[in-house]
Amino acid sequence: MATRLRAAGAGRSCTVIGGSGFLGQHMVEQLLAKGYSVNVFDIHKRFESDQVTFFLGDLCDKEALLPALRGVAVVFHCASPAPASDNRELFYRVNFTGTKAVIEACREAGVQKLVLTSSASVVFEGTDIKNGSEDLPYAQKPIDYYTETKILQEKEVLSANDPDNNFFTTAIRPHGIFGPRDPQLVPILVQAARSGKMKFIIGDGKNLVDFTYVENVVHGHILAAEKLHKGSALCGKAFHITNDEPIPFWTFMSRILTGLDYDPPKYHIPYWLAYYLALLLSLLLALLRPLVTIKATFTPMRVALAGTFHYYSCERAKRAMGYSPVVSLDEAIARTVQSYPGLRRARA
Ligand SMILES: NC(=O)C1=CN([C@@H]2O[C@H](COP(=O)(O)OP(=O)(O)OC[C@H]3O[C@@H](n4cnc5c(N)ncnc54)[C@H](O)[C@@H]3O)[C@@H](O)[C@H]2O)C=CC1
Ligand SMILES: CC(C)CCC[C@@H](C)[C@H]1CC[C@H]2C3=C(CC[C@]12C)[C@@]1(C)CCC(=O)C[C@@H]1CC3
Repeated sequence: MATRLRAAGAGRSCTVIGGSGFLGQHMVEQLLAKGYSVNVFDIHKRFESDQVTFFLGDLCDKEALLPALRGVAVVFHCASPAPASDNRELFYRVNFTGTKAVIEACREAGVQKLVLTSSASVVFEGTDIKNGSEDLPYAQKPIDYYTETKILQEKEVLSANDPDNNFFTTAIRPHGIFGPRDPQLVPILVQAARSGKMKFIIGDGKNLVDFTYVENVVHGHILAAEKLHKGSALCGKAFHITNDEPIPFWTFMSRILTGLDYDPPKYHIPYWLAYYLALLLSLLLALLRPLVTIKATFTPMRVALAGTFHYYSCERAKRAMGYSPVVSLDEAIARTVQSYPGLRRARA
């Protein structure tokens, strides 16, 4: 591994924690394409590559992390339990306690730059956000444990910024990441359509939302790593990274569905009715959990995301790192639909 690190040049050596995931794999591919030497640290190994040094382990275990971080200049931390897992203990262990282990391991291994994948949802409380800036306060009442622990995670990383000891941190807040190999947006949408649950538009269908193509998210992360240094505007700060093209939530869903030959939703259900039905269902499923585990399609968080405005300004990223999306929304939707032949509706 040391040879590879030297070959890439010390400044272009990195470790992607969570590199087996949806965003992580795209991150690894683009970093390799840019000449970085890349380690991957993940609790699962989901791909083979002779260009990557893979370290299998739990990020909550600092001793397991250290070998994967020694000698690298940048750590990208994009690991998290899946939002749908709804497991409070797991979220706290990985996103809060685990992130503290990542920070300690980075400090001990002499890593200079830590780029966290946070989430624009850290300021979302289920009410409209229109062109929200990074100055919005953290959600006081996060809708779910995922969001609650992403807030704690971001606070830990940004407060760990320590320029006097050459340790620089920043957080990237993407929103609604989609693209090839996404495990939780397109597959869940198609599953809902296949089970006949996509007949209703929640609300009036005019709520604008940011959906961000995965390659734009990676681009933002790499820009941040390259611009993060002593005295830069990125130190200890968070940055929204979006496609900069907010779109009505249900227009986006309909374009993905029709692109895969499914009928788009056409009837309307009032947002408040959908939300309280989802809340009632979530309480019922919580009561039944000791007996049976049932995953709801329409969780309160998903209904809130489907029925409210939530789009964000990425002006700060444009100014501080020269960010602009590299793939347009139209092109991104076309590539995404093209990448899921197995999810296309079977013709009768
Ligand atoms: N998917 C989306 O729409 C958005 C995602 N994000 C953030 O982006 C990041 C990546 O998300 P995705 O790629 O969608 O998730 P993913 O579930 O596809 O990937 C997460 C990776 O983290 C790994 N991981 C989980 N727990 C671990 C542990 N204890 N030790 C080591 N590795 C562990 C998993 O094995 C997986 O490979 C996450 O931090 C998520 O919070 C932020 C905004 C939107
Ligand atoms: C069943 C329908 C009402 C919705 C189907 C699509 C949803 C599964 C997705 C639409 C918006 C997505 C989203 C996320 C997960 C998948 C959706 C709810 C996140 C919660 C993933 C993690 C984040 O950090 C924020 C994302 C916001 C948008």
